[in-house]
Amino acid sequence: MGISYEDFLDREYEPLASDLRCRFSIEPAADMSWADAAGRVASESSNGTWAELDVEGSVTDLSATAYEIDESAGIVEVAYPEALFEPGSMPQILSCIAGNIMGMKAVDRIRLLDCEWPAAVVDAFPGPQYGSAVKSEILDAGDRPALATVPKPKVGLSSEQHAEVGYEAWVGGVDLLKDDENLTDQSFNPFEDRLTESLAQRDRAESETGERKSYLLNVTAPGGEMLERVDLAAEHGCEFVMVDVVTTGWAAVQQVRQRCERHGLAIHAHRAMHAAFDRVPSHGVSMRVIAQIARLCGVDHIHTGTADLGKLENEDTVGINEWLRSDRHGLSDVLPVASGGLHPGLVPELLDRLGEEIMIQAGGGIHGHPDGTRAGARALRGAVEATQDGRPLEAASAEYPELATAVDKWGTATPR
Ligand SMILES: O=C(COP(=O)(O)O)[C@H](O)[C@H](O)COP(=O)(O)O
Ligand SMILES: [Mg+2]
Repeated sequence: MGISYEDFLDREYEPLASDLRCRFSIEPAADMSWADAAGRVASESSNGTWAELDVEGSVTDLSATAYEIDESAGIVEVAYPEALFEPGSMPQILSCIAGNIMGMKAVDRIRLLDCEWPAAVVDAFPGPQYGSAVKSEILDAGDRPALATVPKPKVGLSSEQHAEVGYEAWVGGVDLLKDDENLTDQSFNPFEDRLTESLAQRDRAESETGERKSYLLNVTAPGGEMLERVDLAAEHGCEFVMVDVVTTGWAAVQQVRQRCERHGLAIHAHRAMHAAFDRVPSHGVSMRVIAQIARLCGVDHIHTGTADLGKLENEDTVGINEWLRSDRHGLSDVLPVASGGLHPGLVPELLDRLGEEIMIQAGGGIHGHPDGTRAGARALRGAVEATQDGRPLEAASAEYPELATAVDKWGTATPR
């Protein structure tokens, strides 16, 4: 029997519940019909090639099927048989559904917009250990958003300075100190020194405030080194590690997730470099899919943007956050993190757009406060408390003078 591109197209096909379904937007190349382009996408991402092949037996059972083509919307939907995938291997899945097809000449542009993950695929992944439960199981954030800060300048502070900034922020009212994405183990701020100094300041802040405080330690590193850093974090009494999940790669994230389970550590996912895949709207892999991958691999928090209130481009923060909370074959949810250019004046609108089941992370919006980090943290906490009490920020200025100062300085501006 011969198989060629046309065999990967069947508009009558009814996807099975066990199929992984992918929604692509495509722009066929000038010399390609929609059907030709769609067949090529399904073929190259499953088991076809450019040449017609003679095959025997059940090989075609593993072929994907392009079953939906909506030319006016520019959408193609492809169903992949579950047996095409190695259970629990995110790199293998991505080499199919977001692999060679991203560079095929048959399409000028192609973007993986969304996936419908079947139970059989999901069940082979661990998902998050805690998800949004970190707010009450690890922190004292309860019904309010968890609050985090990242010291600024993002690199350059010594370990001692970094920990001191953490102490000021914790005492001012944030729950979490977070390393920045490009702070790992540099000579000016060595990993282990930062770990021990920061945890000592965390303990001090906890005993002074009576609140649980925690530290998001960036363990990002090449393979084995990263696992050693996870072990060290656990030995020293961390509750979380942070991983730059895109630059690190999903295989490493899966390894970290396994190791973190051994230690009961939660994972904070920073998404630095995601925009290389998702910023150009017509091409790449959407942030929605990146967030789905992260949930399957088992991160507990992930940055999903600020619903356009912050300094960075965002793709549908509201829809992505809804997906992260939605029931997906029993996976735990993920706590979405709003970050990037946030400050106290933006809190009412942020909570209005995203709700309260989030983490708010502010760097410059805390440390840039005219009266320093502690005042900046008080202002952020005050903005959250006032908003949750239903009071406009101006009405809370007597109770939170630091908030009034922050609002005087930044108002409700979106920074650039
Ligand atoms: O350091 C920051 C924010 O600092 P600041 O509060 O000073 O802007 C984070 O790396 C960004 O949130 C990344 O963006 P995103 O969260 O969109 O991935
Ligand atoms: Mg950062």
